[in-house]
Amino acid sequence: MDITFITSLPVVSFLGLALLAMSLYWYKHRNIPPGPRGLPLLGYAPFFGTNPQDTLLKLGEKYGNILSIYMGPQLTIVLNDYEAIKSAFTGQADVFAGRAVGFVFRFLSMGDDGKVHGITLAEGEIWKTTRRFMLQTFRDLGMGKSKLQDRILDEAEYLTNIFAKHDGRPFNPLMPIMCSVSNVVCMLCFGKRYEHDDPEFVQMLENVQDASVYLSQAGPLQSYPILRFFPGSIRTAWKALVRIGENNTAAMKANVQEHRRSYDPNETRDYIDAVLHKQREESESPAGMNAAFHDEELMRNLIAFFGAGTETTTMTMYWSLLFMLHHPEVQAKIHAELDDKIGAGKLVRLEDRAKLPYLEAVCRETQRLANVSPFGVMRANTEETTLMGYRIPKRCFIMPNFKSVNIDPKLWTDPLTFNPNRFLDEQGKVFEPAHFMPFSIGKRACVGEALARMEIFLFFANIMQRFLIRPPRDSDIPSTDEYTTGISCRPTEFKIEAVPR
Ligand code: HEM
Repeated sequence: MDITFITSLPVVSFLGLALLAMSLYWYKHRNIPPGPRGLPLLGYAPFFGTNPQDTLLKLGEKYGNILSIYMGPQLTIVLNDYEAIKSAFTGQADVFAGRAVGFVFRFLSMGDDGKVHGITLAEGEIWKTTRRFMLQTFRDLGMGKSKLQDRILDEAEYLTNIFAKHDGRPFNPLMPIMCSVSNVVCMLCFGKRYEHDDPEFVQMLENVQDASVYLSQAGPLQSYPILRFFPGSIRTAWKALVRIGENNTAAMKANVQEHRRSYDPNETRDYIDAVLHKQREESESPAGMNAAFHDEELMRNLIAFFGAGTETTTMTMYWSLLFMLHHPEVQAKIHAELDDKIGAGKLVRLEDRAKLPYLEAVCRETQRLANVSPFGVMRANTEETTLMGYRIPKRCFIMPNFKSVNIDPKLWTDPLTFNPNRFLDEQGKVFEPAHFMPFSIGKRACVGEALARMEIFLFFANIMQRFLIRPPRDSDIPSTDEYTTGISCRPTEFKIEAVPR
């Protein structure tokens, strides 16, 4: 046999394989959105930094309003402006209504039966039934209406009394706000409010905060679960998340059991009762119980409400006070409006909303500039499609960068300036442009929006009604450009002085 042929065989085979790999790569990536390649195996994830929303904004300058990156082996499409998000989430609402399920989220949503449960990651019929039921139940329990407001007002009063106890001395308002906000969700979901120093409650809230941090540290595990076996920070984050998951499940199980013991078919105290009614009703039907109402679903949904309802609304409130420290002129206008339209010493109620357009505008401007939920919950496209002229292969992770909308100079004049007037029309009435979307848009937009809006208004208005919020005289306050992003975007912690008015 010809010796040259034998020696060249491996070379030819290698070239053939390389050509095949390149063809496959080209075929898989044909006409997908442009983007940086990142590192082999790791993709672009190592370059995200502490605030990925800003990193992605910079990438947008080079690659445009829709780009692709790899997070580990996972192809991810970043929607980096209003047009891109709108085209996907409302233009092709069904296709983009899937959820991105990485390893860590799958683990945290796993029931005792080893299957994924809960609205956050659900798709298809279970998701549709759960969502419909949730929105209806929240409406029945008073979400978005005045029925729930007395409970929120009780919490607001409790919170402002804590502020008052500091007697104008500096304190960090984060934990008191978190306890009060969380109590609203707890009352709605399991009919229970906790004292702010209740050790069980404190532990649950620590879990919420830790989860936000650990989830971002555990990011690489989403793509490479094997990393949890290697010593280091990723393993530490994993262990913490396992513990948090167990604690959450145990707490929710106890709540459901307690409701079963005190169950009254003629009373709907909260979300758990509403599901127990449904379970009873459906177990008597010939078709049997819809899977959307099984205990495992209930448990995961309670955990989702507790986490999502606590962290995001708390952070919005915390940011609102930081903005007040930086903008005394805005606070003076709020106080003038309250004094003129409500009068000293009175609780501010939902019915007062129309009389307080400036305060309402401040709530919206806070949400716009705080970007509390910069990516929401990542979506997935359930089938291959074309978006903005690019091919999007089936089941990509879809990452909307809401900050790209919130500070787009094409949409907002002078977008980095805190200016509540942008939410007022010529008659001085509150005006929300379609591109204001702190709760996202489309079929999977936040189910807690009505509740969150109620809370933000009532808590903020009643804090402003009772206090002047000012920076402590002996310490600096952080700039609004100092923040870190986990599940939510948190400002650097700060203290305030709450001076009674
Ligand atoms: C200021 C407060 C809040 C903000 C900024 C916020 C924001 C968001 C965003 C951006 C999403 C992702 C939507 C999407 O995929 O397009 C979401 C989903 C969700 N939120 Fe909220 N949220 C807030 C409060 C709440 C509250 C109070 C609750 C419940 C009590 C809640 C429960 C949920 C749930 C269950 C989902 C998943 C919905 C689904 O997958 O169908 N959120 N939220």
